[in-house]
Amino acid sequence: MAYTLALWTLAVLVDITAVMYFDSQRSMMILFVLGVYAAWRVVYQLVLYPKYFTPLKHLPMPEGRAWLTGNEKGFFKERKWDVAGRLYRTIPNDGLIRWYTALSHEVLLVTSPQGLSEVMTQRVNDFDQTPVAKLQAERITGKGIQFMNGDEHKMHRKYLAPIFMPGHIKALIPVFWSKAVELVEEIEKGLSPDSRDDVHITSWSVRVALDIIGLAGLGHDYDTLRNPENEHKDLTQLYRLIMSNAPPLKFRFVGLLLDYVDSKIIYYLPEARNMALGTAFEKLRKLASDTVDARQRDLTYKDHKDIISLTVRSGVMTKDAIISHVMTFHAAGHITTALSLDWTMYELGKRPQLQRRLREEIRSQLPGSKLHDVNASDIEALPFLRAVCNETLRLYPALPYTTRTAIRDTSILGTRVPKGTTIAWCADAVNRDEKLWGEDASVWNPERWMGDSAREKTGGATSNFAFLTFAAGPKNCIGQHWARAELACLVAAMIGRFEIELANPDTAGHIDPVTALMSKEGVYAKLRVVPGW
Ligand code: HEM
Repeated sequence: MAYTLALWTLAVLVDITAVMYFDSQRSMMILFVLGVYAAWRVVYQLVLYPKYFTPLKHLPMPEGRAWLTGNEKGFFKERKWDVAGRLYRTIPNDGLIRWYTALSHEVLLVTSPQGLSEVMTQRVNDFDQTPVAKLQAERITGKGIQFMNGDEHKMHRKYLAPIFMPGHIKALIPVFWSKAVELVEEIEKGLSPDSRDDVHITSWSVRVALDIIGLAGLGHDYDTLRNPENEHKDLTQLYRLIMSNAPPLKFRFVGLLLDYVDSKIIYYLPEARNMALGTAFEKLRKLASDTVDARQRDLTYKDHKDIISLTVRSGVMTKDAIISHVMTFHAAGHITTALSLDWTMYELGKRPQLQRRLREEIRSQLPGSKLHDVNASDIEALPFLRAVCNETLRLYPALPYTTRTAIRDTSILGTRVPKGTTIAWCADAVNRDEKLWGEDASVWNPERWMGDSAREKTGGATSNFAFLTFAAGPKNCIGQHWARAELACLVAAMIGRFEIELANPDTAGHIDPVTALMSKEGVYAKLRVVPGW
């Protein structure tokens, strides 16, 4: 990237010098040479490299690559994970597929468990976030842990680890549960007696997940469930702005040029949504900074086990690094879980019988008198609840497609992968692979997680790399046990209290064309309180 940028800068400088210092004939000559160079670069990138020069030439690839749109069906017509999923299912391969995105950008799709294991564990340090992913996420979180590598990454993970230990997650269950109870009580307040009003589940999911990350993760109750209009309403609105509305077409075209120019240029493009996002990120940073200040002023913070206390106590982190951790936990820890709650309500909202079965299990284990007093063993004793949550996490991975850039020459499955190669894996495709999950892999079926203890753990999948919702290896989701426990509490409270009927069954499943697996209009449901709990 830097090399390409340097070349272009040099070309422009030579160009200006030519016009300023040489007579017109020589200037024309220099301009002509530069024009030829630019044309050569374009022809090389779009035509010659993929056909003749790529070192990945021997790998299988789909038929019919177009120079401008690669193997996609037109510019921005398909989501990346849909293309990757299509190739995953249709191109015979031994673990690697080569394909081309718009402007013939080469991507190496890793498909086999062995290949995934190499990329996510054995050679994890040979790969880093891509410039585009950095551009999208670094703006939201600052330089959070997900952008760190090697020893730096290990050290930050070590300092954050105590909050994600099983013992601490167990201790957090009553906190998750208190917010789950608050959620159902607040929703119930808005239902008129005997009516079956449509409730926008998504806006509740986002708020409850944000409150939980604040209370359990940062030691600060944002209280957006009870007071959606309070001073923290900015937080939910800002994340909605970030997560919704795919960038307009012109902006996405500029994104395609990131192979040729420094990606940070995007920050400064005078485009309305881009400017709004820029302001949103500044506000998020300010809010995170205020949260850190407030926590540091609280003299009791030294006794707490929350992200701010842990990072401050480490004594080695700058305030900037702590703010980035806070922003990372805001972003990584609430939208993902909120989406999982949405999709669980979506699937259960279509299946009254399964809902009844789940409600019976919940009510038998958590009788009404215990509504305000639930602990980890209560939640652990609900196998069908666990199966329902696992199945949603499998079929709806919040981050369905992941890319990385090779930061040094390396190899995958014995194939040489040069520095700078973009590699990808598709959790959405792997999690639905019939070879790994059986013929009903694309069906939401919690039953696959029921039975003996092996099935409860694996869902019957035949590989450790069959379930990629939380990725794998040293850079997997540090919050996965937290997310599972939180989701279980929220689903238990919702289904325990309400009968849920999907209000927008034909459209709730339409996905927003952004990076997360998110319903475009959100999930709406008709809710009825089921008496007796
Ligand atoms: C259903 C909910 C969640 C899903 C599906 C999810 C998914 C993921 C995935 C796939 C990654 C790896 C990203 C990559 O390799 O590029 C990741 C990383 C991460 N997640 Fe989660 N996540 C969830 C919930 C949470 C929660 C609740 C927290 C915190 C409380 C959290 C914190 C993080 C952090 C800090 C990282 C970066 C880890 C590192 O680089 O070492 N996540 N998550």
